Amino acid sequence: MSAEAPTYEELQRRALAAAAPRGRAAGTAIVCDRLVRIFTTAGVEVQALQGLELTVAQGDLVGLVGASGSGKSTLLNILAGLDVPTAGTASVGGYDLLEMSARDRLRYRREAVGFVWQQTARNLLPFLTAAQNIALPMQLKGNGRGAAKRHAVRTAELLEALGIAELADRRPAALSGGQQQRVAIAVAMANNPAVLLADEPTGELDSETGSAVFEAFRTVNRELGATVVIVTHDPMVAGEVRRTVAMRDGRTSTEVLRRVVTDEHGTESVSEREYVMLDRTGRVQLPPKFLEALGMEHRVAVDLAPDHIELRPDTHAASEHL
Ligand SMILES: Nc1ncnc2c1ncn2[C@@H]1O[C@H](COP(=O)(O)OP(=O)(O)OP(=O)(O)O)[C@@H](O)[C@H]1O
Repeated sequence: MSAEAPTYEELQRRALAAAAPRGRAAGTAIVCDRLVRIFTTAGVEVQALQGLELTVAQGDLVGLVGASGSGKSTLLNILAGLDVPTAGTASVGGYDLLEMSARDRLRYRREAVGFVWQQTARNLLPFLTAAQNIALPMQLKGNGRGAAKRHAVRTAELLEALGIAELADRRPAALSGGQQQRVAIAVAMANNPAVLLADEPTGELDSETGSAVFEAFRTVNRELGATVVIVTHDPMVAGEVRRTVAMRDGRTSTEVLRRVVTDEHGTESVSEREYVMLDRTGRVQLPPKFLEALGMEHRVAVDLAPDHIELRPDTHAASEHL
C-alpha cells in the first residue's frame, strides 16, 4: 500500500461519518434512523422493520420498491403518522414521529404530510365535487379572515397545475380512475405538505393512465417543490424517478440513482448506478445475485485498496482443516 493511501481505520471513520444521522441538516425532509416496528399477533412477533435507515432530501422524488412483506407499507404508515414505530427515530418535516402528542399527530397528518392511496375511492369523498374535495383539507386546517378566498385561489392553482381544471365541478363517480388519482394528488397537496406519500398510486390503473398519474406526481415535485415518496411495483414508475430505494427484510438494501448526462454531441441520456446501503455501523447488504455468482456465504475476505474495498470468497476455508 502506498504511503498516501488512507488506513482502514481512517476509511471506516469516514464511512461512519458519512452515514451518521443528518436529522438537523438543512434540506432534509425525512430521516429514519434504526427504525424498528414489531407486530405481535397471537403471541407471534413479526419484525416488519428491522433497523431501517433512510434519508430523503427536500425536493426529492423517490420510488420505494421491494418484495411483498419487505416492510414498505409499514414504513409508509409510520411516515404518514398512522402508526408508531417500536424503536428508533423518525422525523418528517421537523416533526419527531415518536414523540408527538395526540394533538400534534393530528396536526401533522392534516398539514405536514399528504397521502395518496392505491384504491382511488379511498382518496376522495364521493358526495363532494373535485374542487370541494381539494378545499376540504384547507377548511379543516383553519378558517381565519379571508380564508374562503385563499382556499379558492389555492384550489384553482392546484386544478390548473394538475391539468384538471375542467373537472372542478364533477363528483368522483363522474371521473375516470386516472382523473380521480390526479384530484387525489391535488387534495394531498392542498395544505402544501412537507412530504407527499403514495402507496401504489398507479396499481389499479392501466399503463397509459398510470403514466399520466405518475406525470402528475412529477409535476407537483418539479413545479410545486413537493418531496415525493412513492411505493410502487410499477416498473415504469420505479425506472423513471431520480432515486429508487429497494427494501429487503425490513431494511433499505440497495438504491439506484439516475441522472441525465449529455455526451459530446449534446445528446442527453439517463445514466443509472446501483448502490448498496452502508449503515452507521459499517454494515452493508450485498445483492444476493452477486453472492450467488461467486458462491460467497458466511464469511468473506476483506481488503483495503487505496480507493475501494475488495471482498473475495473465503479461499482459506478448505486449507483450515489441517
Ligand atoms: N398490522 C399487522 N399485524 C401483524 N403483522 C403485520 C401487520 N402489518 C404488517 N405486518 C407484517 O409485517 C411485514 C411487512 O408488511 P408490509 O405490509 O409492510 O410489507 P409490504 O412490503 O408493504 O408488502 P406488500 O408489497 O405486499 O404490500 C409482513 O410480514 C406483514 O405480514
